[in-house]
Amino acid sequence: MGKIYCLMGKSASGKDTIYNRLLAMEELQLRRVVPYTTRPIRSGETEGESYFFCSEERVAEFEREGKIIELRAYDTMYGVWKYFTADDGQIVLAESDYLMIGTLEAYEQIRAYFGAEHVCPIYVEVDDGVRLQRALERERSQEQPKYAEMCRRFLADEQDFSEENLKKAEITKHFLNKDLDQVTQEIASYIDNKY
Ligand SMILES: Nc1ncnc2c1ncn2[C@@H]1O[C@H](COP(=O)(O)OP(=O)(O)OP(=O)(O)O)[C@@H](O)[C@H]1O
Ligand SMILES: Nc1nc2c(ncn2[C@@H]2O[C@H](COP(=O)(O)O)[C@@H](O)[C@H]2O)c(=O)[nH]1
Repeated sequence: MGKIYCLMGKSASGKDTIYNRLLAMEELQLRRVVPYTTRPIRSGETEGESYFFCSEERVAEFEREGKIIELRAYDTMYGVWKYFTADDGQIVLAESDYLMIGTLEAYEQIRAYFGAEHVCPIYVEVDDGVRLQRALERERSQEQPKYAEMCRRFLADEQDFSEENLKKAEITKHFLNKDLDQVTQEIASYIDNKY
């Protein structure tokens, strides 16, 4: 049976970047799990790549069908944005290993849904000052930078990824994203050894 590797970390810790690098490593044979969100698409994003962008009506439909594995709702500067993983046929553990990006909450719910033996956490961290700088540079490059939302996320992450919450989720291993090549290789070796 396959495993689901759940890549987690605070905002701008490098999850998307590392995720794409790991998926590109053919030897790992990882399949992506694309989550859904109701947040507006950002410039540079493509439908079905990082997310399936959907309406509130679509969320309600998934709910009626009992197909929501886990859902998070955040009261952002622009209203409530939902993020969720759906039982839409993407995950077949008998066939493959999977890589997904999540939060601590998502990881815990996915672990409860598929069983702890099938779900492996990969927690990425970066020094806060460096992370804020990377977040700001990324935001500046957007057509319409959302600085207030960036700050909200930075502060929310402090709570959501507190030492206490990491401990509660039994996450002890941290991968430091200082050098992208190095951290990607460390995670790839970790996955390759089938943790
Ligand atoms: N090791 C690194 N060195 C320099 N820049 C990096 C490194 N890792 C990631 N970055 C850059 O930092 C920014 C944030 O990375 P990325 O978007 O992958 O983070 P994320 O964790 O997916 O963020 P979010 O959760 O907010 O979407 C990007 O502009 C990315 O290119
Ligand atoms: N822990 C928190 N996670 C949040 C919050 N707002 C959004 N998110 C999560 O971040 C990722 C990436 O979001 P993106 O919009 O940058 O693609 C996603 O998984 C959300 O669940 C928050 O306030 N706290």
